[in-house]
Amino acid sequence: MTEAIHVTSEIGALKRVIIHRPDGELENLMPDYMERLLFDDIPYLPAIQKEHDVFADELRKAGAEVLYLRDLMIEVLRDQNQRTAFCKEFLRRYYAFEHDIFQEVLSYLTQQTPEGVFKAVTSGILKKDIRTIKKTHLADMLGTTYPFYVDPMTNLYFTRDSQSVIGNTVSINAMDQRARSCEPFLMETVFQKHPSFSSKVERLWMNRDHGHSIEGGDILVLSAEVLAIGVSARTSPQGIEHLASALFNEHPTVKKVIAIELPKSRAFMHLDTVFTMVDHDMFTIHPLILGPRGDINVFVMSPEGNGEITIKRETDLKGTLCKLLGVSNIAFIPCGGGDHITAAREQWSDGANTFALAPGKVMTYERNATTNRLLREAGLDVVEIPDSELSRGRGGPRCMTFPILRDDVTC
Ligand SMILES: NC(=[NH2+])NCCC[C@H](N)C(=O)O
Repeated sequence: MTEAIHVTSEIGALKRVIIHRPDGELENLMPDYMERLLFDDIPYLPAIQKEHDVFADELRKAGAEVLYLRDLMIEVLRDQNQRTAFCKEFLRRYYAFEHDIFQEVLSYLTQQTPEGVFKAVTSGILKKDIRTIKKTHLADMLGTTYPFYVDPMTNLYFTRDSQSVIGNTVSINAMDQRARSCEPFLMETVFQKHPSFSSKVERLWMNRDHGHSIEGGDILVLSAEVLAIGVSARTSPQGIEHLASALFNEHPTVKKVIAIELPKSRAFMHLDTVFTMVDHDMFTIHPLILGPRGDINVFVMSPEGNGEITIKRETDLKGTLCKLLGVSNIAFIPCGGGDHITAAREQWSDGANTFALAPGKVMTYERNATTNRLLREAGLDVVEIPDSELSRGRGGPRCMTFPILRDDVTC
């Protein structure tokens, strides 16, 4: 690997991407905890894995090197000292156990192989897995039925959200939901400890420390100089301002951050569920995020030069994008076309969550027939993937990809 990470657009030809093949974590989903684990249904594991393999093959066919989070983590965990340190820090950061339970869970974890540690922290550790723990605490005596000491990371196949590559730097994101809070620690470990990355990443931004959420599904790298970030159900205005000011002060290639205000709902949980870039001058959009006159609140943030930020409110998203991206016109392709039922149905299964493999070449879910037809009519090359099970987690091709290397775009 020469250049390990570099992303200056949403659309530059994809060269390297990190994904996660859904696995045992989904076998620990059960109806009682589905909502808490952010699922609407339980995918059938062999089928979702098959679909995910098709997705991975299409990424390779498009010329990308596909890295699996599991492999990268296991390579780090092969070193005994790293493994012990990882297990301790994982439990310390994310689980408020009583001292004796902490010790027992830690000893269970550290007895595992590298593969076993990855499996345990991602699929979860069941109370029944650790028989040595005596029931001496009030919570145990009350017979709580919650089955886990360590929760399954059911959303791990959405590798987009827990971190983002911006230029040659990485933002380790702060997740809004408890069910996803541990995910950034895995990528943080990879970037800090894996030999392919540890000395090659210019800067890691640790967003967890200031307590305001920001998630990768909301961060769109529109160009080397311009980011769009959704103010959404998952990403807070404070999180956006914090990242913008860190970038302006210490990564000055970024000149503008535009915050786009979204309705706070589960269907629109991230900006990329309603708005994605598919070419230099083309975006997929869910029409419902725009008001009757096509208006939406957009806040343009720029550095003042003295460490301060100026924020200007606009309501014309197209006009603002044309100005900032230096193009004369921008086309918005409406998810589901003009019909409001089709739009809502296709958006629910990620019709607007398009993933660009290269300028004008995108990957989508096959079920979103109307949106796919409109994308083709607009001249795009559309690669469709099967999604009967993948879409049950409420995320599409963009959510399932964490691009770390893309060619720069030249217009
Ligand atoms: N970038 C995205 N839109 N990710 C979608 C993640 C879906 C996941 N079930 C969650 O609720 O967090």
